[in-house]
Amino acid sequence: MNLLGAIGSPADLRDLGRAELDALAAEIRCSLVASVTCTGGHLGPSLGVVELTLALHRVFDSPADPIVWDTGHQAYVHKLLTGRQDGFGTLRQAGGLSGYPNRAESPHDWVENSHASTALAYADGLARALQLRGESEATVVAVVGDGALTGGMCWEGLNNLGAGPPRAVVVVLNDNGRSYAPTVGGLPPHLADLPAGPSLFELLGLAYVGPVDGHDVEAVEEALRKARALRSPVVVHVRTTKGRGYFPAESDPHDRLHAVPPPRTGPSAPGWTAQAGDELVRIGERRPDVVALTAAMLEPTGLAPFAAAFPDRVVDVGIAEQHAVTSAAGLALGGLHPVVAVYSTFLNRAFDQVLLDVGLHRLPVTFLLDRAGITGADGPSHNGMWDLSVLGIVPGMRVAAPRDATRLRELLGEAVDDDRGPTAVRFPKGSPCADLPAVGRLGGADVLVDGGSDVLVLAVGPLAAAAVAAACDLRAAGVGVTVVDPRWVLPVDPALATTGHRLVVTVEDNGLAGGFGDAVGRALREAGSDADLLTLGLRQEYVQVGERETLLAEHGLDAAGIATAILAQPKRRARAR
Ligand SMILES: Cc1ncc(C[n+]2csc(CCOP(=O)(O)OP(=O)(O)O)c2C)c(N)n1
Ligand SMILES: CC(=O)[C@@H](O)[C@H](O)COP(=O)(O)O
Ligand SMILES: [Mg+2]
Repeated sequence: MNLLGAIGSPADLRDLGRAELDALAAEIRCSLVASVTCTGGHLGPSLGVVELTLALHRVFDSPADPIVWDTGHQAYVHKLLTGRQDGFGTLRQAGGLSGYPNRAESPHDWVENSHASTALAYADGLARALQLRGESEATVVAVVGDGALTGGMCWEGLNNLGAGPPRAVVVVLNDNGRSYAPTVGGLPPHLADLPAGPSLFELLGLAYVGPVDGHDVEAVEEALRKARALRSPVVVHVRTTKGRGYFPAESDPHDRLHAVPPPRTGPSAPGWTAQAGDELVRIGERRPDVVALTAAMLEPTGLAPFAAAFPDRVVDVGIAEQHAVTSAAGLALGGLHPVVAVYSTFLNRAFDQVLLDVGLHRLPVTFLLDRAGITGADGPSHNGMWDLSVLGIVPGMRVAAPRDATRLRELLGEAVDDDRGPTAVRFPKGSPCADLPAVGRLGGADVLVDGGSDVLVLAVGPLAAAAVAAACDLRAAGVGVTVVDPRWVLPVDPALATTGHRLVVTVEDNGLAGGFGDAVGRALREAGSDADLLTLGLRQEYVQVGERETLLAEHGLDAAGIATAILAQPKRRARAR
């Protein structure tokens, strides 16, 4: 039976009976497993919301009733039911379907940002807009996970929804008890064993419906219809199982197949993350004052070995990066050296905490920034392309970018041993290239290729490999290029601004605005240098889905792009010496 193939839009769901809905749910699960195990993606989260999504699209009239998915990683069923079955095999590929809602794909999609805990704020604003526009018959629905609910923005949203004029907002709490790992904090016990009296949500002024078995489509529909009829903010508490209906997911001890990679083409070397986690254990052995913090991503950020070795010195704060950073500031005030392990893009959320809770106090906090640069398949909001710009304006902040595994271990140790103020070590997704040995030193930087005093290339982190390759190509073309790895990229080492080269080229997988290149330009001006400056980096745009290497090449950050950019530079008359 191909019930799913007959669903071209949510309207096709409305007349199905219970037996057909159960059969359709089974078909959807088979389709998800067959497709996502090939493309990669968030299989576990989407398997957990099959019945919930069917019920949502039967009870509400999307898009007239906006449905906002928090984080959006669990919206694959939503996509299958809103006209995107044909393209589903292109999920998370360049030019294909996004792994998150995407307004260019469908009017049923509203929020494209994959950062958690934003849905209630969006819903609050959307509901106010609909009300002010006189469209009060609509209902705004926000689907938020129990993990996302540990994020501060959700409580700001609940606080606002609980007050003010009644607005038709239905908050669907998808409670599967997990983020990657079991959700932490005081919230899960409250949700698990709701008091006979009012729930937290009712105390804040919202109505509460539930808890409901999230895999009983009729029960969920009944709860949603009851909530819709209230015409005021209400939380519908739905209990689901992450990975439901697929044994490898339901039984997965780590994260219920939260995100599965596309089939791997052969073994891969230990990645950046594993190398960083391994080195942190060595550091922890010699530094009992080192404590690690994660925002609900212990395993993805490589902290599991540290947690196993030092269970009392690792803290999971939930999806709460702002809390993580300022709690780390508290740990540092208390005489410890915290290491905050977070994906580069998620640190954006805690900028004020980095700048003023840590930086203003010159506290020795180390930020371990995984997924710096282009991540690729997760799309624009997941690329770590802003950390150099953001951290570069924090007085006293020092940022290191290792080019390979050996430098990662060295620089992480140097960062943790620096107690003068905050430090950060940034590295990309994937695996490091083979070690790139230095042939000399320049200030605190490593000289990788000594190609004379005409062109100097300053390459950030793993882009050093492309810079070295470009230098080799250019030497064959008769152009001498010296390649230097700054190691500590911010603040800029003054020795790099007074080398006397005619042309200084910076190469970074950060956005160009306010990045390393801009900092080098400032350093050259302050040093009175008359060198020409060529800054190569990611264009200041939202970089769409693609393979990391392809996207770097598209931004001119591969060997060919670097060489071409240097050859295109006008040759000034040789300066009279
Ligand atoms: C600000 C932010 N921090 C971290 C993440 C990484 N992340 C993506 S999904 C997820 C867990 C979400 O848990 P939950 O909201 O319960 O949804 P579920 O996967 O259980 O459906 C995390 C931590 C993120 N997307 N945004
Ligand atoms: C949705 C989300 O934010 C995470 O699950 C993210 O997709 C993980 O990215 P990696 O796969 O690079 O760990
Ligand atoms: Mg969850």
